[in-house]
Amino acid sequence: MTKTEEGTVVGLIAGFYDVELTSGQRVRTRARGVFRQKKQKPAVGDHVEVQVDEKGTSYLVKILPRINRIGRPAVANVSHVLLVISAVQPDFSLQLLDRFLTFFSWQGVNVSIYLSKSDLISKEQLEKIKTDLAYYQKIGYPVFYEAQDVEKIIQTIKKGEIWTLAGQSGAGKSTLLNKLKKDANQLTGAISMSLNRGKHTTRQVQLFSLGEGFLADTPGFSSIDLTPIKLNELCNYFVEFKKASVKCKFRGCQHLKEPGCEVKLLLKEGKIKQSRYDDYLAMRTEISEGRIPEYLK
Ligand SMILES: Nc1nc2c(ncn2[C@@H]2O[C@H](COP(=O)(O)OP(=O)(O)OP(=O)(O)O)[C@@H](O)[C@H]2O)c(=O)[nH]1
Ligand SMILES: [Zn+2]
Repeated sequence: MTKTEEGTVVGLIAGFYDVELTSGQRVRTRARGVFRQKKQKPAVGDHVEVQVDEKGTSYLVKILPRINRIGRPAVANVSHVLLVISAVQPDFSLQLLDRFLTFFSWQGVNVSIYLSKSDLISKEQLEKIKTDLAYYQKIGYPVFYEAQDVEKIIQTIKKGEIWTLAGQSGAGKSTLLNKLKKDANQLTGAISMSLNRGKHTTRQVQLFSLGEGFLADTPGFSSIDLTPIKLNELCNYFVEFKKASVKCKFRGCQHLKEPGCEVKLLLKEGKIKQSRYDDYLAMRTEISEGRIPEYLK
């Protein structure tokens, strides 16, 4: 007798898919040929159905609907990004932060911010950055600071959530990943690399259990492309603009020179951060010119 169970793909290896079943058990499955005909390829993070036959062999038989499939290497159903922003080396940059936040807002993914390398700056510099980040906390982005907060990060990962790391090259993603992994209740041992030698090495990604959910063990984003965003939709991805916009006089207000604009009013009152508004304008220009700033590549 065969039985069907649901689970999450946590790793791909030489044609096999490692699946963590809802029971918590992990099985190594083969995909049924039907996927190849349909040109469907399960990705890490996919919610799937697994059938176990009477001999105990597991088959991946169905991919359940995906929320998204993002990053390189690709992870499906990403619900949260842990965005690593460095205090220095590379320099702290609100411009960069805003672009990352806008990108993930567009992708429909929640973001938490992690500040790295604060040990390399002065107390005064750190206070300045903390003041900036307090604004982001206020508009809804959780902010974490270095070592003492690793445990707190883990506690915020809720049941079944799939998290991935993002941030500029050199920001400290791998360093944070190692810290998190040390604290993780790692269930599986490393899968033999000898199985994994292909014609050319493709970047692999695996999910490991962290908190009540999963974290991708390979940082997924170091560069982002905002140019596919529609110009008149950009304002929707600035969360506090979006919230204020219900009070703008005109529907679809772009918060430029329209009369009765709530965003401009809050900006004038200092309740919306000037640098956010400036970045909004700069990004409008970048999108309309189809230009990707050098530091985002
Ligand atoms: N002092 C200090 N150094 C750090 C911290 N985080 C990262 N570093 C150092 O910064 C450098 C870059 O860190 P990585 O973790 O490799 O950065 P990454 O984001 O994974 O970089 P890419 O692989 O290029 O995307 C390394 O030399 C780290 O040791 C930190 O919190 N404090
Ligand atoms: Zn407006």
